[in-house]
Amino acid sequence: MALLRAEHITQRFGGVVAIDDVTLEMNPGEIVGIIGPNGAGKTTYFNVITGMYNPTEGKVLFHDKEITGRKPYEITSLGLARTFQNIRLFANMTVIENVMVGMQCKTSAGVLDGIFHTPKHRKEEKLVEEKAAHYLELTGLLDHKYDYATSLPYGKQRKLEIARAMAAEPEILLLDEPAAGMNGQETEELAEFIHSLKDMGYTILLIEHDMKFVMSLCDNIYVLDHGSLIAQGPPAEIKQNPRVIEAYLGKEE
Ligand SMILES: Nc1ncnc2c1ncn2[C@@H]1O[C@H](COP(=O)(O)OP(=O)(O)OP(=O)(O)O)[C@@H](O)[C@H]1O
Repeated sequence: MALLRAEHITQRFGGVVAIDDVTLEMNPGEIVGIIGPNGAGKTTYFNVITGMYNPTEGKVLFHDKEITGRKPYEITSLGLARTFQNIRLFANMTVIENVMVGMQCKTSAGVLDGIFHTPKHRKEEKLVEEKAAHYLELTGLLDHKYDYATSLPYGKQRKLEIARAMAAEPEILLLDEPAAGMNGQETEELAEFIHSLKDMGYTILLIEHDMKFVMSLCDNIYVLDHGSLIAQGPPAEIKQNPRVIEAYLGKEE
């Protein structure tokens, strides 16, 4: 049984067909990539899976249960957490506070507990902080925990977004262009880090333009072009697929 299956997804925006009948499947522990030229429909596909869009047609199944059209926060608490192409950190919060925000969907103390600082609230807050520190340690950001999030260099801000997504304790991490804006060394370190996430048991779906990065990391790749799926398979096959070379890789040379 696939862990995640998005079936026959079509997403129209007025006259624009952003995705045209695309099916994607992921098994536990896989790293799957979605690639394609600008405007191919990659982010829209992410938005459908994570509940930001209710698709025009098709359905999304997680553990064989339909989650199509559920609210983004519900989908996060079910076990799918994402990062964004345009970094979305809280600028006026510290690094650790940004990660603690990512754990909100896992806390049980209510608003009144928070207002009255009940023992339940204090205990939970301590636990949340400890866990947040754990995710910062995993992402190599612990030394920055009291820095403001936006004071970090760009590559570290991207890692902080991943730490925040991890804090939701998902089974699947969805990373939208995690290497965007990183230099060569940062990208290599990120690839190593994503490999280590796989070893920790995460299943990962990522969108990325950096071909070397995608090819070295992914078990399976889906190639979109103008909203249609033009190829799917392991990196070695995708590299040699003439339609992919024409639509995408050819333009990179
Ligand atoms: N909310 C929206 N309303 C109207 N059109 C949209 C919307 N979101 C995306 N589109 C259109 O859908 C198509 C696919 O866009 P999408 O952002 O998913 O592509 P992408 O592959 O992620 O591109 P990029 O690599 O540039 O991020 C584009 O033609 C885009 O203009």
